[in-house]
Amino acid sequence: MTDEDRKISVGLLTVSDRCFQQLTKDISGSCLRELVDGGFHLKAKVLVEECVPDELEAINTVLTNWCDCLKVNLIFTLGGTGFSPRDITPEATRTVIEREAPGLSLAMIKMSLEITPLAMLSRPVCGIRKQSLIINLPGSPKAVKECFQMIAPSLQHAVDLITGSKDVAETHKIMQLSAMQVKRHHHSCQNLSPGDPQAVAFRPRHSNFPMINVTEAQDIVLNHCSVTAYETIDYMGGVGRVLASDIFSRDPLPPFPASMKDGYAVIASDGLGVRQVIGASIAGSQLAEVKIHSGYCARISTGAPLPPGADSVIMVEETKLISASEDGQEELQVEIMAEVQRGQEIRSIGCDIKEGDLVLERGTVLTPTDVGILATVGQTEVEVYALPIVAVLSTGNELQESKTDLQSGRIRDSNRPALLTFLKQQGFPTVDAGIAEDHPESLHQRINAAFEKADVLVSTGGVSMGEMDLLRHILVSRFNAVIHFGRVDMKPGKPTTFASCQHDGKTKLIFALPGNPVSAIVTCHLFVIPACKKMSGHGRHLPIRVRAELSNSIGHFPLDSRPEYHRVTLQWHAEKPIACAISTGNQRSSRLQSMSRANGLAILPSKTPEILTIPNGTIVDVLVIDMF
Ligand SMILES: Nc1nc2c(c(=O)[nH]1)N[C@H]1C(S)=C(S)[C@@H](COP(=O)(O)OP(=O)(O)OC[C@H]3O[C@@H](n4cnc5c(N)ncnc54)[C@H](O)[C@@H]3O)O[C@H]1N2
Ligand code: MOO
Ligand SMILES: [Mg+2]
Repeated sequence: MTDEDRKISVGLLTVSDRCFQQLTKDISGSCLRELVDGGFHLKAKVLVEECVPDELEAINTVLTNWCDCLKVNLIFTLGGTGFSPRDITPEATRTVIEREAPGLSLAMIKMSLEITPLAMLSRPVCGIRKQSLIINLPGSPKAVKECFQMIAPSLQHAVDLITGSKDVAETHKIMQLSAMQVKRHHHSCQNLSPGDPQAVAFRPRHSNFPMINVTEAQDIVLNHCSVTAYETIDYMGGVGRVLASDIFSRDPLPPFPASMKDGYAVIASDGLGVRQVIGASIAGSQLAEVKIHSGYCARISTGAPLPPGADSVIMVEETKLISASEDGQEELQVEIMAEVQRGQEIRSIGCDIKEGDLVLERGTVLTPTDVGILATVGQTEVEVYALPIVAVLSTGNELQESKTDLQSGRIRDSNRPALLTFLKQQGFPTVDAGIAEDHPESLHQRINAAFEKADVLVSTGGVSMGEMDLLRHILVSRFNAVIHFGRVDMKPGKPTTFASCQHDGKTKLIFALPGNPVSAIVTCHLFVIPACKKMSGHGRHLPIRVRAELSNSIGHFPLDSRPEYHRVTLQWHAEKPIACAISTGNQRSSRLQSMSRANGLAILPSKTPEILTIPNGTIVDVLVIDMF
């Protein structure tokens, strides 16, 4: 059985006359699908989706079919739970269920009442038919999200119990422990004593978040990123920015027929022999008045306009002086020593850039050369995609500012300086969000302040299994965030968490990275930078992959149970067709030196019972990173 098969099957039934008649879009349905797919507390996949009008018969038919024929584990109805005459979902649900589950309805109403008294007017019914659990959710996307997040932690266990796939006593124990953990986090983290039901002993002993692989995690991140705005900037600040509109040339280049060499402007058909020199065309000077007739020539410099009458240029090296003025200031006669082709050494008007040419396409990441092109065509202001503003927050009671002398039990915060400068180096505007203590109020206040100024929040620490790892809980409970993933199958970086929320009507993305310094930088490379690049209009987001030959001093690489992003220095040798990936040594996630000289992350497979190490010389994929 694959992980995919093991997932809970979910049915989403939207009950709405207006959606059914396609007078309005089913936003709640999409919102719930996203939550289910995001894996919040639930390994689930949406199996069926349907929309019916507010009709008892129609609702009954779909629910019965999903329970009895498709055997869907978990069915959510959306809408039709209010007081208006057409609201009939609870009544229809009652005709289908065999056993009512009022606890779920109560939990949703209780939580909703804390948000709005209008929750009194909601009548959700939840219950069980055969092996299916049916849950009535309200109709509005906001309420759907709130109710789902409230009950989601219990649903996996509920389905296990209904389907008999877990021992009942064991399941109850787990449910009780996770409920206590949620409750414990609602209180301040102080005054916990042994025997207290909110004490540390009752923390969960496994992570609720499904472990997803790096590619899946990157897909989820990139699917949540889009360009949001454009801005007009001065071209001199344009390097690294992505053009939001095409750039056309206003004039031809060169704007006049120009010489490509220093020499003489001549008439090709005059052939070899002596010419009278009758003036000069020097770059930057006004077009020469002189007209070149047969038997005459003019001195000309590279880039200067061709005088009228002449049709070619011959290099000074291919001529001989015949006579000059007495003071040597004027050449009077020269001899042409080589054959001249008509048009030779001349750039015709517009031969480099024609008037109206598309010189830079929308989507181009501007380089210094492109700034030169912009200058050439006189485009000194350009429309580019706006950059996301990224706030960087460190969390942890043990942290102190790097400038200060170490106090007992403390360490200096290295993540914030490293990530702030990394993001700046990559061209993104940053906000220093400081250090938050491992305390709900401190985290709330710092995160809130960061959201005021930034589009993206990058935090480090507080996302693993420790009793002080509160970050995800604060994001969900205080900011109504949706956690899209909370565990990634990678070393380093396992507890990497990605979430989003609405703040003052704007979407905020949150990367809650692990606290270990190397884990923070590696996951910044793999998730944060790609996201910021996509948000700023870049077409290519992920690090480039090359193949390289592994090498280290011990002759083999011990494999981990997770795929490892082993820090290496990539070297290219002229005699070898493939790059060499040299390990940076001990790969402990706290050892920043393993990252500081790395320009590549070699992707090592996870170990199997048969394969525990891979030898030097193995060729693997390496992600090219560039920190310096
Ligand atoms: N029981 C388990 N424990 C841990 C697991 C696990 O799966 N089960 N995962 C381990 C892994 S992997 C990682 S990575 C870390 C992640 O921990 P957190 O994200 O919760 O981070 P903290 O616990 O706050 O700190 C971890 C480590 O990093 C140091 N740190 C934190 N912030 C900074 C900073 N700004 N500058 C310098 N150093 C920092 C901190 O002092 C800790 O030593 O969890 C494992 N545990
Ligand atoms: O995944 Mo943690 O990031 O090994 O150190
Ligand atoms: Mg921790």
